[in-house]
Amino acid sequence: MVKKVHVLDHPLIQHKLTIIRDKNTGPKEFRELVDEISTLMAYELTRNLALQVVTIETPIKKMNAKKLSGKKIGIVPIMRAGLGMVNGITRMIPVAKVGHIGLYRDPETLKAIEYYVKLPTDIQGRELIVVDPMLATGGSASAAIQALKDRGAVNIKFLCLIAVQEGIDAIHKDHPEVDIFTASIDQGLNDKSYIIPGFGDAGDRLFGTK
Ligand SMILES: O=c1ccn([C@@H]2O[C@H](COP(=O)(O)O)[C@@H](O)[C@H]2O)c(=O)[nH]1
Ligand SMILES: O=P(O)(O)OP(=O)(O)O
Ligand SMILES: [Mg+2]
Repeated sequence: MVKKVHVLDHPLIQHKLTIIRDKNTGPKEFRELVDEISTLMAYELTRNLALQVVTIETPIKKMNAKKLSGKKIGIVPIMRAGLGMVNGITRMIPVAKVGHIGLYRDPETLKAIEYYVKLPTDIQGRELIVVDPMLATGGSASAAIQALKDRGAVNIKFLCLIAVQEGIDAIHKDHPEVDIFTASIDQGLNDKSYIIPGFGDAGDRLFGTK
């Protein structure tokens, strides 16, 4: 299977990403920009959504026009950091349902530890977008995707702001069919498996916890 990574290099996305990378950007601006970047990324990600032709009547005359063909979408943030991306996406796709997967990365083993799962009941029939700002070792994303598959999901995409090759390889090894969308592929991981240069701990920067 072809490895599917899409780098969303729209200038507005890249500009805003540069601002949130800056260590002097505080939580308020960080949150606002993650929200805006997520909206822009959702726009790019949904480029291939299926359309159907419907007949409507304008004030002038009847016409055949295009409408989304009722595709059911689900957004699944990996908590905590993925929460910062939800509103930006649902602004573009207001009918999307939102599921939540709570995972934290054990600081010693780096293993993703699951602490919460709450999903729409009909995930089997939905196109799911798993979101987390950072794809580092890939442990969290892979575990979240597996949690969805264990509950019957079949159509899954992964959206992040920054990825590294190691995380991309981990998803492709465990879930070769999953498309990955990112705004950047960074250099690598440091000795604590933080992304270099990245923007630090996404959860802490969003919620001001450090
Ligand atoms: O630079 C980083 C790296 C990771 N995170 C957080 O960890 C997980 C992803 O790490 P994996 O190793 O891919 O499991 C992600 O949920 C981030 O919240 C980070 O914030 N900054
Ligand atoms: O993946 P982590 O451990 O950084 O979790 P959180 O998003 O809660 O900071
Ligand atoms: Mg964190």
